[in-house]
Amino acid sequence: MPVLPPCNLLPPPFPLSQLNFIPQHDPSSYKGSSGCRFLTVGASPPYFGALAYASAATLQAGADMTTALTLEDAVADNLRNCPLTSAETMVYSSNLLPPPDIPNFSNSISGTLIGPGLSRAPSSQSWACTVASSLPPSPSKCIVLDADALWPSSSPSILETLLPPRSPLILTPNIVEFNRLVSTHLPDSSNYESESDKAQLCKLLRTTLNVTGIILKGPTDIITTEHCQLTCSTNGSSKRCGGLGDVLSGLVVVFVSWFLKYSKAGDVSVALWCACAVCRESGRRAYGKKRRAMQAKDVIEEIGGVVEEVWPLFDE
Ligand SMILES: NC(=O)C1=CN([C@@H]2O[C@H](COP(=O)(O)OP(=O)(O)OC[C@H]3O[C@@H](n4cnc5c(N)ncnc54)[C@H](OP(=O)(O)O)[C@@H]3O)[C@@H](O)[C@H]2O)[C@@H](O)CC1
Ligand SMILES: Nc1ncnc2c1ncn2[C@@H]1O[C@H](COP(=O)(O)OP(=O)(O)OP(=O)(O)O)[C@@H](O)[C@H]1O
Repeated sequence: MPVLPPCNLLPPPFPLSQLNFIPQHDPSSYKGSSGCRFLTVGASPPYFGALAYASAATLQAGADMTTALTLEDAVADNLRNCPLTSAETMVYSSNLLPPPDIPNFSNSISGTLIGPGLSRAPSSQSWACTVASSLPPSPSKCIVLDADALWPSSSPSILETLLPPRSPLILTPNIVEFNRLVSTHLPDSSNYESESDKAQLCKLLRTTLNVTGIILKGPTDIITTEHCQLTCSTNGSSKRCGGLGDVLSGLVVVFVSWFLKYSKAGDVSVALWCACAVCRESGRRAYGKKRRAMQAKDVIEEIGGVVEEVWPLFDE
């Protein structure tokens, strides 16, 4: 076990040894071979920035390759021209990679994120349902649903398309999205007051949906899995700019995929906590430098440094 340098997110609320699920670089590996290839699905006008943030976060955390999939050619063009994603991200529209091709394509993918900037338009929702249902189920490949992928659209919703889950399924709602999930799936529990009620409701929602995990984002992130409930309230940025949830969702798909591939002990809540803590610590550093001018892209720039500090590479 390496000696970990001091960092704002250490020590974690679980044994330090459980942090040991992040791969080292192996000279014999080839691009994407170490569980470092991801698929991000979303982006509709005017929200293409959200998928750019999420995809860029995966790359900064350590992904070898990330492929962004959008419905429309025009949005794909926007993403290709976006400084955050151009060159590093392969961008497909549904014309270039239609759902019948997704099962083959997704064999090399370690995890999929659906939702950032997707929009709630029925055409986007039903396209994302088709994409979700064409992902081959696998116990080692996670699916993360965020933002508009949590919208209770006409039946079945994207979430309902994936139920009962045949792959590890993680939901990352903000408080508004969480309240919508509760009123849709737990209509008798919609009135809750305290933080502990909220934590109990997270447990009830996770059990009802039978998903692998839920992160309820907020001043304190509440992380709920089958065996564990953790909170993450390490210092973050005081500025609440748009796009921080997108950054978190990109980190979640990377950390959970690595956990499923490399972890030898512990619960997936460890991976969810790491994603939250890295997002907050990156926000704290970006805010320290940029103050009022901080944007999500500044947070993304800090991710690589935080990850290296906690999980240093042992280069020869
Ligand atoms: N650059 C981009 O492309 C970005 C694109 N994005 C994409 O935008 C899409 C819409 O996502 P969204 O979450 O902004 O939903 P939206 O319907 O506007 O919110 C509904 C209303 O809820 C409230 N509210 C929200 N959060 C709250 C909170 N924590 N606590 C309390 N209240 C809260 C608030 O109500 P208000 O305060 O205005 O009354 C708000 O107006 C989605 O696809 C997402 O991925 C974003 O990721 C950002 C960067
Ligand atoms: N009041 C807060 N104080 C500190 N951190 C917060 C606070 N609210 C949210 N966060 C953190 O900010 C990140 C994004 O959460 P937020 O609730 O803003 O997501 P979101 O609404 O989905 O974001 P987006 O703008 O991408 O749609 C999470 O890592 C969460 O831990």
